[in-house]
Parts: sequence; C-alpha cells; structure tokens
Amino acid sequence: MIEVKPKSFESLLSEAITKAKTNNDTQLISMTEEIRKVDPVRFFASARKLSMDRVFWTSTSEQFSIAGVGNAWKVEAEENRTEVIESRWQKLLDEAIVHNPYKVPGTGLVALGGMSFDPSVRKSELWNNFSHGSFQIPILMLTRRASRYYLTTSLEVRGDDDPNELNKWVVQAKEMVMDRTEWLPDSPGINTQQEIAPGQWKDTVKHAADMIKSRDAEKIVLARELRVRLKKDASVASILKNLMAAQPNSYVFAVERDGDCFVGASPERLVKQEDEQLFSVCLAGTAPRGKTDEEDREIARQLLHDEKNRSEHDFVVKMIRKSMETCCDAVYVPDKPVIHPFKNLQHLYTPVTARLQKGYSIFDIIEKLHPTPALGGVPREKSMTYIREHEQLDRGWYGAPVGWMDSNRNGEFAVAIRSGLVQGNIVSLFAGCGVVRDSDPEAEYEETKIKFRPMLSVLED
Ligand SMILES: C=C(O[C@@H]1C=C(C(=O)O)C=C[C@H]1O)C(=O)O
Ligand SMILES: [Mg+2]
Repeated sequence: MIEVKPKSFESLLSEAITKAKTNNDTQLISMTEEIRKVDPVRFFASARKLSMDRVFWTSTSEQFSIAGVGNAWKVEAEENRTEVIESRWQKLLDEAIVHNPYKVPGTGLVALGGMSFDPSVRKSELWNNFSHGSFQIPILMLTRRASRYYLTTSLEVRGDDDPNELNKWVVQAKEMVMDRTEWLPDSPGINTQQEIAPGQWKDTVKHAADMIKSRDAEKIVLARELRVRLKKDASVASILKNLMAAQPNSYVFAVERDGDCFVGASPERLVKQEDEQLFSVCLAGTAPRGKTDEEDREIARQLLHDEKNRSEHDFVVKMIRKSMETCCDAVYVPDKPVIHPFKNLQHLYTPVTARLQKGYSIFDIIEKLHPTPALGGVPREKSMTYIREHEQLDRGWYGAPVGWMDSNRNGEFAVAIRSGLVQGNIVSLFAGCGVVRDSDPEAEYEETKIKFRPMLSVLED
C-alpha cells in the first residue's frame, strides 16, 4: 500500500492516472475524510439513485455502521473462492494508493461481501446474481463509529482517464448520496406467504434424527424456505431501518447484486478480528421469549439445563475451540453457556477469544470455521452431504459468512441467518435448526417459525 498526502482528490486522481499510464495497468486510489453526520440508512437509500451495487453492515450495539455504493474494486469467485479472494485482496493491498489519516477500523480500504453456504452446490436460478464468493470496495463508503462519520472515496483509474471529468462525477455522486432529505417509505406489507414443503421438511427432520439415533451422524442442521409476496416492491433501506430498531443486538446487513438484495439481522458472530485478537461466538440452542418477566426467566432457566439444547450447543463449542487451536494461541472458552436474549427468542451463547498466530489471516479462520455445527453439523462432511441430498432448497448465501475486512487487519463476519433474499416484491426467507437425536419434527418446525419472525415482522405493515 502506498500512503500519500494529496492536496485534493483531483490531484490524487492525476497522480494515479500518470502511474496507470506508465505501468499500462489500472490503479486503485482511496481517500478518507471525516464528515459531518449522515445517517447510514439514509445514505444507503439515496445511493439507489446511482444504480450501482450497494452494501450495508452494522453492529448496532457498538454504533458501528458501514454503507457503501459502487464497485471501485470487485472480486467474484466461483471456484477456490478463499484463495482467489485472498490473493486478489493481498495484491490490491500492495498496490493501492491510499490517503487515510484516521486509522479507524472500517475506514480506508475496506472490502465488504460474503459467500455462499456451500461452494460445491450448483447455483439455482434464485441466487443467480450471487457468486460463491463476492467482495467489493465501494466507490463511496460511509463509516459511522459512535458520533464520528467518515467518507471514503475509492476509484480504479486507467491511463486514458480524464482527472477533471472523474472528479466532477465524484463530486456529483457524493452530493447525491449525502442528501439528508431522502425519504424512507413505510413497510411494504405482505400479500401472501408460502411455506415451501413444510410436511416434507418435517419428514426430513425425522429421517435425520433417526439417522443420528443409529449413530450415522451427531448433528445435522436443516433449513427451510418461506416465500413472501409483498404488496409492493420492498425498499431495502426501510427494511434495514426497521431491523436496526427491532433487533438492536444483531448484525444488520445487506448485500446488493444487480438489483437483488440479501438482507438480514443475524445474532451470530462468526469472527471479529482486531489485529491479532480474535472473537468468536458459539450460538445454538433456542427457546421462545416469555410473555412476562417471570415466564421469560423460567424459560431461560429450562433452556440452560435442557439436555437436547445443550447438546446442540456443545457440538458448536467443541468444534470452534478445536479449529481455533490449530492456528491461535490463548484460546479461551468458558465452561458453560449463558443465555443471550433477542427480541423474538433466546439462545445459548458461549463467547470465544483467541490470539491469531503469525502467518494466518482472517480468511484462514473463515475457511476453518465455516460451516460451524450451528449451520452444518457433526461430522462436517457427513452432515454437508446429507444437507446437499435432502434439503429442499438452495441456501445460497443464507447461513454463510457475511461481513467486511480492512487493510489494517480489522474485520468482522457474521453468520448470515435470520435473513432473506429480496427480489422486487418477492422475498425468500430462510430458517433452520439443529437436529440432534432427541429432535421432535413438530418442535423443530415451531422453532423455525420463530426464526422467521425478525424478517417477517419488518415486512408486515
Ligand atoms: C439455523 C439457524 O440458527 C441456528 C440454529 C439454532 C438452533 O437450532 O438452536 C440456533 C442458532 C443458530 O445457530 C437459523 O436461524 O436459521
Ligand atoms: Mg435448535
């Protein structure tokens, strides 16, 4: 990475264009400035006018958000995705010309995106616009951290570009996305809901549980789809706004590809990196919320001691610990889970901390962790084969890592659950649950029903 201190964005452009001409190659530049307050959701909404892919990420509890639009750089990988993405990202980090005096996580060079749950599955029509791995550096990116706001502008230039023209376009685009008067429409309202093959799904749960009883596997996560037809086309910005309000301790995210948008509010962190420090979470085991405080506490107490839910949870803990130990020091995992309540349900939760050893990157961690038994199963390959053969659905990006990373070894990835794919007025929602030997198909069905609630409730009018 080449750090520079240009007088203006235009002078940075001129410098980069000259360099591109000399090298007969493209050149990526990126410049970050601190700006006055702009609401990230409004930024996302206004960015629609640019008709380019948008991306959104927030860890609401930390008041940290990123909203971006356009592709200054993009990597799409259908095969060997982590190697392809990592090598392209490393090359970019070596060559980019950057001005970012702030060093705030999530500013400067930031790649946002995600991947599909299972790269060996042939994509269905539904997920046509989403590659097995896809990351972008937005052209315009807003980063909010508590009460500070930063705008990063990145562009890839060629030797024959005109700095003046490019600069003019950037100035106009900035004005457009920072329009503070952008209006957010109300929730679209739901016309019809169609559960995809619920009976068959319950039969599969029974089949999987029987297989586990005969010791052919230990845990298999099975998901199903709910297809929703809205009264009008969804405004993703409004969905984001409502998700942030309704699910304050979840990661609210959106990744748009050619008009389709994958959106969700996930309670599950896969991994967060701050230099060599890693934070992960084991989240599995579910119960509803109580109607009164007393009932809520009683349900929580039962969940903590419930053998079936504890076994679902413990598979995840064991696997995350083991994976971390292959490339980290100081792996710390508490002995027992605690309850983590969310708006619609409560989960068993065990946090994990670790120190990443030299020579490993966040890609190595993602590759080792995904899919954890919270979304795949135990043993990993057996459960994946079972899912491929029996689930009536293309998971696409559901249940897979989604998030961001920057050039200073900061990043965070969530497991993309409580999510849906928005295509105009059609939304495909996904929810699954961990099947273990004592799973009852009817109870698992009810559990998935609650897991649809976070997304469903923000679509209803
Ligand atoms: C698979 C999902 O959630 C996962 C399954 C859980 C369970 O079965 O108890 C709990 C949290 C997640 O690990 C989902 O929400 O779709
Ligand atoms: Mg469960």
